[in-house]
Amino acid sequence: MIILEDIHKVYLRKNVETTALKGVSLQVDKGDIFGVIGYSGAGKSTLVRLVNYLERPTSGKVIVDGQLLADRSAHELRQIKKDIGMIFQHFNLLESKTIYQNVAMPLILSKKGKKETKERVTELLAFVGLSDKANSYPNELSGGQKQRVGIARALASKPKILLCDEATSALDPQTTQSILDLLKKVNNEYGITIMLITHEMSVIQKVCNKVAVMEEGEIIEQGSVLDVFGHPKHATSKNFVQTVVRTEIPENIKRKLAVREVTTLTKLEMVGDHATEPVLQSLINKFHLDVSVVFTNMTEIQDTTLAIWYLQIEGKESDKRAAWQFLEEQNVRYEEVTV
Ligand SMILES: Nc1ncnc2c1ncn2[C@@H]1O[C@H](COP(=O)(O)OP(=O)(O)OP(=O)(O)O)[C@@H](O)[C@H]1O
Repeated sequence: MIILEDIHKVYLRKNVETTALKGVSLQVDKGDIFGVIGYSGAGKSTLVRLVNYLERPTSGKVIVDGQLLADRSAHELRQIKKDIGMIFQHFNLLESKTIYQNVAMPLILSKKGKKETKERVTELLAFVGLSDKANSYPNELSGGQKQRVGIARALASKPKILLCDEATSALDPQTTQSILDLLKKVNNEYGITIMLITHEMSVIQKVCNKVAVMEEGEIIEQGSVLDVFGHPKHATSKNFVQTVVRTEIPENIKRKLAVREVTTLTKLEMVGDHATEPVLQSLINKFHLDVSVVFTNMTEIQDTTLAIWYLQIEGKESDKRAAWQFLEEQNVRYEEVTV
C-alpha cells in the first residue's frame, strides 16, 4: 500500500542543510496499522508527510497504492491525495465553522452535492459518536472530541489510507485510549490502512500490528509489534519497549544473582497460546531439569499475550539439549543470556 525506497531528505533553509532522512525504506501493507516511533527530531513527521507529498524526497521512491508519486502529474497527485486522509496533534479545525461544516469541508471542496454531503457527514458524525455536536463550534469541544472531528473530516472523502501525526500526544491517557479504539474501528470497519507516528510506545502497543523505530533519520529496527516488543535488538528500541513491557531483568534481581554467582540464564519468549501453556512444567517433568524462575513478565499486546521468562536451569547436558529441541518444536524462542 505504501512503499518507501531508500529515501533521503535534506532541508535547505537559509543556506543551512539539515538531513532529516538518511536512506529510509519501509513497506506498509493493506490493512496494517503501522506505527513509527522515535524521539523528537528523529524524522518521523518528515517521513509521514512524504506519503501524501506534503514533503518531497531529495532522493528515493515514494510508491502509494502502486503509483510512483514522482511520475505523477499535479492533477494525478491531487487524485491520489484524495485517497489519503490525515489527522494532527492539534486537530487543525476551522474555529469559525461548526462541527458539521468542518467535516463537510473536503466534500464541499471537491464539489459534492448537498444531499450526498449531508448523508456522508451525518454518517461520519454518528461513526465518531458526535451526532449531537453538529451545530457546535470547535471551542465548545474537549480535546478528544476535537480529534474525533478531525477523524471524521479525514474520512469524508473515503480515503484508503489514514496518516496520524502524533494524533494523541495532546490528550490524557483515558482520552488517548478512546481515540485509539476509534482508530481500530476505522481500520476494522472501513478497511483503512493506518500509518501513525508517535513518541509513546504505549500507543504502538495498543493499536499497531507493525512498528518501525527511528533514530537520527534512520530506521534502526522494524517488524511485527510482537517481535519488536519481545525481542528488541537496538538500545533505543529496548528503551522504548522498557517503557511499557519489562523485558530486561530488574537491577535488584541482577545484584542478587551476582551474590549467588549466577552468570547465565535462559530467556524464553512465548507469544499467544504458548504464553499460557505449561511449557515450564514440561521442562521439569519431561526432561527432569531443575528450573527456577528468576523473573517473569506477561503483557497483553492488542489481543495477544506476550510472556517473557528468565530461568535458571540445572541438569544434564543431554537433557538440556533435548529440552531445547522441544522448545524449538513448540516455537518458543529461547536464548542463553549473560547477566
Ligand atoms: N521544514 C523544515 N525545514 C528545515 N528543517 C526541518 C524542517 N522540518 C524538519 N526539519 C528538521 O528535520 C529533522 C527531523 O524533523 P522531524 O520533524 O521530521 O522529526 P520528528 O521525529 O517528527 O520530531 P518531532 O517529534 O519533534 O516533531 C529535525 O532536525 C528538524 O529540525
